[in-house]
Amino acid sequence: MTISIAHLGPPGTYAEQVTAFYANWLAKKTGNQAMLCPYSSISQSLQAVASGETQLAVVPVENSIEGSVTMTMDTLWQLDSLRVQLALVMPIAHALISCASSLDTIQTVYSHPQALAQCQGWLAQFLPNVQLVASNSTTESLQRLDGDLTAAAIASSRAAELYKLPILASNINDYPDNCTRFWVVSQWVEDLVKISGSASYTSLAFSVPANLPGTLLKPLQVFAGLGINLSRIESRPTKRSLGEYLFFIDLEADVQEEQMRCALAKLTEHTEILKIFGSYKILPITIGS
Ligand SMILES: O=C(O)C(=O)Cc1ccccc1
Repeated sequence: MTISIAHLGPPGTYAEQVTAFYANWLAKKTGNQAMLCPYSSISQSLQAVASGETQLAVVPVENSIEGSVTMTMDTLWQLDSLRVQLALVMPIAHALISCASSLDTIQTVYSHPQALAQCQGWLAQFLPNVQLVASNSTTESLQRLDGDLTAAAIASSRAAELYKLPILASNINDYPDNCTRFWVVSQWVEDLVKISGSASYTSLAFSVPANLPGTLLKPLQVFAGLGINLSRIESRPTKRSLGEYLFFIDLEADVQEEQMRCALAKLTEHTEILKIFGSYKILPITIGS
């Protein structure tokens, strides 16, 4: 069987690198081959799975420096039918790629907003007067270079190699321990890859019934009372009215565990809409593997 996997493209993005690692891991574990399908945004990658165009999508969720990838959270909330199968954590090292021979001629730097944000200190120090332009992905920004000596892009050294473009500066991220967590997402009906043993994390999101004292405390007390540890909590605007939020939570427990089943049952009493994104394990990625 060939499994189709959507990811942020064009080829050479960090998302594609993680997808290629996952495809390799999948082939070894299940014997199934994968077909990588690039999409021009994270939202389109998730919509591809939701509509059945692809069986899986690999999307960035959270960065150790910049925090959550809001496009992923917002789209997951909007698309009801998606389930997280696995998390992959990859170290990220950015390079400044340009046809220019020195930093002096550069006037514009293009990249994905996460990459621009992860290099903001370096950019302020070495290119303080340039214009920063957001693109859909790191490799989409490479299309802007094309012999232009005033343009540079931030992407991986792997992407520079792939498109045969020169690297002007390496390891330009502000913190060396720059890691991004990606999720492998499927439809709820799919159980493409069974991983034995219990999952380490459960992710969910909820809206709350009213903006009153203790409205967030009550759902959180459910987890505290049952001894379930939170590993992440994030809020996002509901987009209904100013000051109304959705809460995204990662928990260190499997949905199959008795405590978690009990917690989820109680949680419905204190939430308005509750969406469970699933239970999953984490696979660390070492570059070069
Ligand atoms: O644009 C890419 O290459 C992506 O995969 C998104 C991204 C950008 C920066 C860090 C991690 C993921």
